[in-house]
Amino acid sequence: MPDVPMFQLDGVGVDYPTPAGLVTAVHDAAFTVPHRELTVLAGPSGSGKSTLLRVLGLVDRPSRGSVCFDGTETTNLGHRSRRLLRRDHLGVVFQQPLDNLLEYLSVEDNLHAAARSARRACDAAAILARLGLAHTADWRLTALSGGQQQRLAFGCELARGSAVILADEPTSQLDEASADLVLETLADLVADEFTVVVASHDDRLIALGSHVVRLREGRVAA
Ligand SMILES: Nc1ncnc2c1ncn2[C@@H]1O[C@H](COP(=O)(O)OP(=O)(O)OP(=O)(O)O)[C@@H](O)[C@H]1O
Repeated sequence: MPDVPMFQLDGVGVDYPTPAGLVTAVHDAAFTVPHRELTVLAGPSGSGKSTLLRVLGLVDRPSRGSVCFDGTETTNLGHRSRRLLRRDHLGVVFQQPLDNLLEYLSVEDNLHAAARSARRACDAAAILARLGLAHTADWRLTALSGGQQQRLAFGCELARGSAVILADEPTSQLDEASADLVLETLADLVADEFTVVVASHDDRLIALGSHVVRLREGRVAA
């Protein structure tokens, strides 16, 4: 099905209950995410990027609208079906590198643990070589720079076999040199035919995106 996008959203709205009543974080969002490209959800703080990323990751259901994943409408699927889609196809990388990793395990064992969580085996040496981390296999995570930790977080998604990798502000906690490592990794993943969706207000990351969805106050800009 070459014409079916990885994600197609139509009329998506997200409300959050608050003590002051419902707050609408996303209004009537409609956009597609193509296969094998870097899509950036770009916008200032509070524009709804993280909210949409959780909807795309099938973590949260929208309050209304439709979210198709690779041709399958997901909003009416049961909890178990959504969990299986998440486990088998979707990986999420959070902004704090260590939130993605298990600090008590070595670098290599983090990859094995990630693979096991998706009921797979992985070639840890090959993944580390590809991330430029071959020499760190038996290191503790605290010996890695922030950029190396974040690279490893993407490596864990490779180990899990995630075809789609969703990342929330993956460079925002990093200095420039570490952020550079992450930008290189994102470009590599797309060159290798992964579909990557990133929420960011980092101009360099936005420039790297081949598809940019601009958000402002919960709305997709024209
Ligand atoms: N759990 C929640 N309960 C109530 N309101 C929320 C909740 N999560 C987000 N919001 C509100 O929804 C809007 C969008 O938030 P969201 O975190 O998606 O934006 P963002 O663009 O990712 O911002 P940031 O870059 O600061 O993380 C904001 O007004 C926020 O205050």
